[in-house]
Amino acid sequence: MKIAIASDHAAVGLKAELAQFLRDAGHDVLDLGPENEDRVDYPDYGYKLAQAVASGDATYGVALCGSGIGISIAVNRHPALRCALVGEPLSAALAREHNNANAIAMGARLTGPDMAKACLTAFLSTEFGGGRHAGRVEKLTSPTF
Ligand SMILES: O=C(CO)[C@H](O)[C@H](O)[C@H](O)COP(=O)(O)O
Repeated sequence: MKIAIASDHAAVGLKAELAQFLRDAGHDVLDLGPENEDRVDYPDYGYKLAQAVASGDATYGVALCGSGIGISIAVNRHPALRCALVGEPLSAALAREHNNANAIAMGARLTGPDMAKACLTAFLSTEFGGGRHAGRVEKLTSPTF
């Protein structure tokens, strides 16, 4: 599977570790940066990640920042993206099963590498449940305010 990954400066180390974890599991990783810990703005990388998934360049996106909050908000600005901010595997699995999430966000200052890997594994190994969830997810693609 092709998986895009992006972060801000606060999560460059976790990004590298998760990218290697994904490669070791046989995935094709599209690393959208940044390459070092120089301070950057999470929206720039969140938007790149969203575009990669929305365009079909990647099946799923992994978005990382200090808390995961800022970059998840940025990714979710794209109407085609459903990015779930998680800190434990059950939420990661439910994001796929109920919400058909196509991106996962985590916070490197809050979630350690082993927990982040467990979340990623749960996310990637869970299928969308469809059924009663399908109409709800459809409503997310065409909001009525
Ligand atoms: O967006 C965030 C908070 O919601 C992330 O945690 C960022 O990584 C954080 O704001 C970056 O903070 P810094 O003090 O500039 O490193």
